[in-house]
Amino acid sequence: MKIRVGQGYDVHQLQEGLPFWLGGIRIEHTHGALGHSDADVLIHVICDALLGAANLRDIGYHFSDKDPQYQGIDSKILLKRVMDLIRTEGYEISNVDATICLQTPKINPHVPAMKKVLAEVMAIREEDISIKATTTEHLGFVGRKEGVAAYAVALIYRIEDATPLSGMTNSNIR
Ligand SMILES: Nc1ccn([C@@H]2O[C@H](COP(=O)(O)O)[C@@H](O)[C@H]2O)c(=O)n1
Ligand SMILES: C[C@@]1(CO)OP(=O)(O)OP(=O)(O)OC[C@H]1O
Repeated sequence: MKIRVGQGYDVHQLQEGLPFWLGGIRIEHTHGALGHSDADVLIHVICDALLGAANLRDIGYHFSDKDPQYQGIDSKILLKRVMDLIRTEGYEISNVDATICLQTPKINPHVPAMKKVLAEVMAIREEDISIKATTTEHLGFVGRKEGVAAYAVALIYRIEDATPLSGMTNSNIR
């Protein structure tokens, strides 16, 4: 079995009056994230963690932020395409673990809804998706409420072909 790990990190600016998309759901808030897409920073880091694990470059490589076809796009569509990419390579997900860095609002009440939506889009079990949140104790751009950041790690696996390793024969495989 081949097991691979990947990580993702992303930041988006927060601006008053924008819709706030996070983890595939819209959160009621005075501010929302700015981006070329819907700026869903949690989905973006999950995409990057998965692409990194499969050594398939990153989200901007596949979906350029200069390409008008991705302007305002729902990041769930991008996540679904990333899942198609890694499954085409023969990988499945073991688990994903993410942390959102946001001063306000509280994310905890929204975690079950995010997990439900993401599990559906990714076609994996909710229990294989973990979402956590932290403030930065009023420090830095997150603490000043100027932006939202997120991190994710993903573990993926592939059942290897039953091809013997080069140089191995029946006599030296015990
Ligand atoms: N936007 C956020 C930030 C934090 N939480 C939850 O609050 C806990 C305490 O946060 P600190 O930054 O003060 O350590 C954190 O562990 C989360 O459970 C949240 O829901 N939303
Ligand atoms: C999601 C994409 C889509 O054009 O754009 P943004 O919403 O700007 O997000 P970012 O993480 O800055 O760049 C990745 C792009 O693929």
